[in-house]
Amino acid sequence: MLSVDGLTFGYGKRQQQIDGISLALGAGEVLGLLGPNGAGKTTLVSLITGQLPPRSGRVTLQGEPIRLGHRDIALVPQEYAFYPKLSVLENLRYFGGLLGLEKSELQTRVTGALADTDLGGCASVRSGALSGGLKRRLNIAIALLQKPKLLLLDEPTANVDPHSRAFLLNAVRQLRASGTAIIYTSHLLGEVEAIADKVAVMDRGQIILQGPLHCLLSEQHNRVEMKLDSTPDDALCQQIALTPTANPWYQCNLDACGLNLAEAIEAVERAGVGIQQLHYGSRRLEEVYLKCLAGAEANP
Ligand SMILES: Nc1ncnc2c1ncn2[C@@H]1O[C@H](COP(=O)(O)OP(=O)(O)OP(=O)(O)O)[C@@H](O)[C@H]1O
Repeated sequence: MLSVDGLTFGYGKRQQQIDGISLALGAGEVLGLLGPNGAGKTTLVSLITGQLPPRSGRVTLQGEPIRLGHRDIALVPQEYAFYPKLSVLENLRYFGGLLGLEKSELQTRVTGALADTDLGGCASVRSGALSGGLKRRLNIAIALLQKPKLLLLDEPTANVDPHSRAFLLNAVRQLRASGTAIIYTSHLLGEVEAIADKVAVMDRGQIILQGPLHCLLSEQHNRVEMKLDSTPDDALCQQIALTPTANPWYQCNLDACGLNLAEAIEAVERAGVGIQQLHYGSRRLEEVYLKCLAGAEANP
């Protein structure tokens, strides 16, 4: 559906903020776009939506080159993109009107966007008076009026309370289920882990890691997380290099103790400690992210 090939871009003649980026996204897939401040995420998003022209490379949607104002691409920007003095409904009618829809279709889409973002209860409220979470929802509602095939969300949950965040994540899941391709930039790795099918990590204008989320998380590694039913004694902690993480969870470092998984489990059981739960061979996205950025820093 979306294909980005060899994209480069610089804000100034001698600058290169985007340096040879390629990625692909299918219908109903969510790409989590990660990277530290200034990595180039927003710039890449602006290139994909056609707001910025690439220096080289190309972006196509369903085989067609993208252009600014493409009907099938909608952007939910970081900043609030509506008129604060207008009510929620007036904003939706205004932005829907820009799409040049027939009156009945416009009404259907406004009603649908209100329902999808659960903003029906505040349709007549002045947009500037909404809470931060509801403003974010209005930003999304405006993008949904387009019924886009590709939706780009640039840090949609920044400064949003947990309840509104859960709502927004659920809305993203529903859009994905309806076949919308989604690019989701965020600094909240747990959030990306919860919704993304694919992840791309950017650093200094390049993608330094990308792949399906489950592949990135399931790379074999040497840590075993154990939930124990009693406190292990010092001897056991030493024997299997066990350190407490969050009570009653402990982490065993197989490299440090020189044991394999079966031997470590046996040692715990022999010490009379029960294992209630065990995680092995899966890494949290945060760990994957920090490791790949540390690697990029070491080899600039
Ligand atoms: N309008 C601009 N003119 C010149 N340089 C810019 C402009 N916008 C961004 N930059 C620079 O381009 C680089 C990438 O910025 P960008 O905003 O795309 O990063 P980001 O990954 O989205 O960061 P953040 O996570 O803070 O939003 C940074 O070095 C930034 O200073």
